[in-house]
Amino acid sequence: MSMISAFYGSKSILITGATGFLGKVLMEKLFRTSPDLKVIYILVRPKAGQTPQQRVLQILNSKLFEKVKEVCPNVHKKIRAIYADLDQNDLAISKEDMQELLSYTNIIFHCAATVRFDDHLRHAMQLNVSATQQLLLMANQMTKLEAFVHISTAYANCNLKYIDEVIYSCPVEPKKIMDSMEWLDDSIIEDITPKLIGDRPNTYIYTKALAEMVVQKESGNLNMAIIRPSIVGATWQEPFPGWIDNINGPTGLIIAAGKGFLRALRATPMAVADLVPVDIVVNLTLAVGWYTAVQRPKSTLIYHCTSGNINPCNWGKMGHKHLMCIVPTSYLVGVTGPWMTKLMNRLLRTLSMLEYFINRSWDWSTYNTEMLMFELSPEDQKLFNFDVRHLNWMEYIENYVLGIKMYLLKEDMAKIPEAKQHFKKLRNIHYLFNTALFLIVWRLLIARSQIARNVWFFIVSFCYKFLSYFRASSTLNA
Ligand SMILES: CCCCCCCCCCCCCCCCCC(=O)SCCNC(=O)CCNC(=O)[C@H](O)C(C)(C)COP(=O)(O)OP(=O)(O)OC[C@H]1O[C@@H](n2cnc3c(N)ncnc32)[C@H](O)[C@@H]1OP(=O)(O)O
Ligand SMILES: NC(=O)C1=CN([C@@H]2O[C@H](COP(=O)(O)OP(=O)(O)OC[C@H]3O[C@@H](n4cnc5c(N)ncnc54)[C@H](OP(=O)(O)O)[C@@H]3O)[C@@H](O)[C@H]2O)C=CC1
Repeated sequence: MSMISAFYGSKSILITGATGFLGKVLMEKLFRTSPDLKVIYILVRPKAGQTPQQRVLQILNSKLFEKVKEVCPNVHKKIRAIYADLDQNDLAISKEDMQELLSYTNIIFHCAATVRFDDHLRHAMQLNVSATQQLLLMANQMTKLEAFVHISTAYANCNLKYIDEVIYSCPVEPKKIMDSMEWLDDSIIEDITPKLIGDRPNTYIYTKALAEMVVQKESGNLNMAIIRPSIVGATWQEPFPGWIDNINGPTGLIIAAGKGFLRALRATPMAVADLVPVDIVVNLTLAVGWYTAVQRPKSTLIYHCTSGNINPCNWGKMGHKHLMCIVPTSYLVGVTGPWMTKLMNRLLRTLSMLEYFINRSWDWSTYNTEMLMFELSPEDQKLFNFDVRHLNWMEYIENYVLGIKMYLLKEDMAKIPEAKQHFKKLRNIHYLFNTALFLIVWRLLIARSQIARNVWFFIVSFCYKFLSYFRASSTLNA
């Protein structure tokens, strides 16, 4: 019997950000591996005209939850959507709901955040820092709480080259910044933002670093843990390969490349593309929740969830031909005029924001993550696998691209062979054109320049000598 599954089996679990990319996969895995858990409370706001309950129903009816319904047919009764808005100082939770949360919650997974790189500092502070502080305040009043797992990002300290599993301080205390947000107006905040974020690239990264400082300061006697994933991508294996439903991180660029909008990228090909599949992040998160509650480490442990130091993939490999050939170009047929301009501007803006991450490499230590791997029973090592050593990147990326097409763009998979054929044809034309162009330019150069002629004769005589030597040595061997 899996110790981790059994642990969650009797628990009341609170998840923030459960309607997001990571949160959904976390809920799915919890229900699939611990179908007899008591309840999952999720803090949800209404969105796009849907009530929190309607949003939950939509998630449960999605492809992602198909397997869950087989093992946990009453899953809808085990999710309790609690109206909340993390943009409000008190999180806008009703008194009754708050009472229920304070009385019954056993484990908290705090995933909610604004992940936009260009968010206004005021909003990023509210959601990523103040809401985290508010949640910690709540957690400190929860009588049955066993563990609080906070999701941060491996890039919180990307101003450093080597990053350890410790909390690094920012020059200005989070409390001072939170206080100043109350009286500074938006334009002054915009003016001081570059000074405050210093050598971090954007408000998202900066506020995630501040949130860690808040966790360190305000966790009191809680059993606390922080997980720092790098770039979270589509599922590797569970519940099925390639599942993805948002355009963050590399996904938007993969689509742009597949559609033919993105032909070149200013990236360092050898820089490490530190991607981690979302199911790996979720498995580590659940293992950390279990370990933190059961072993109660004396201090807050930080776990890096990265791939670069054990199974590196680089951006050169990532941009391999798979990306270009699988997603057909039909998606944007009919896109013309201002729509296209808007799209291209957005793409350029996105590229400028992501460039920072594709031209650098970082070195994250993973001592705690490795330690945890050894603490798991052999059964849990399989069921909650977070070892990326066996991940085959080419296979993963191919499934990722297919997943984008299937689950995100909801395109017709039957057209793939046709699209591949079309891509092959285009590629051959491209090679043919380049070869012809090279020959013409070279011919012109030889006709006009003595140096080019000398180089040409040197190459020809070198090849001739090489072939003669090769032929002679193979005759001798025979
Ligand atoms: C050759 C190929 C090779 C590939 C190589 C790829 C290399 C990639 C490198 C990636 C590096 C990433 C590094 C990340 C490191 C930090 C780690 C984290 O924690 S990261 C944490 C993760 N954080 C990030 O990755 C954040 C990065 N992204 C951002 O910050 C912003 O998107 C932005 C500032 C880049 C653009 O902003 P802006 O120009 O305002 O554009 P909007 O955002 O508003 O959206 C545009 C349109 O898309 C629509 N839409 C949106 N969502 C969805 C959806 N789910 N479904 C469907 N559609 C969706 C939306 O409705 C809108 O359409 P419309 O309504 O106008 O019609
Ligand atoms: N994706 C990645 O590559 C990485 C992510 N992370 C971290 O993982 C965590 C989850 O990220 P991810 O799932 O990708 O992000 P998503 O943007 O997909 O999800 C964010 C979640 O936060 C919720 N949220 C945002 N604003 C509010 C609000 N005002 N009130 C209530 N809920 C709100 C969203 O709810 P709603 O649906 O209502 O908008 C959503 O459920 C974040 O903490 C992020 O920093 C770390 C490293 C990499």
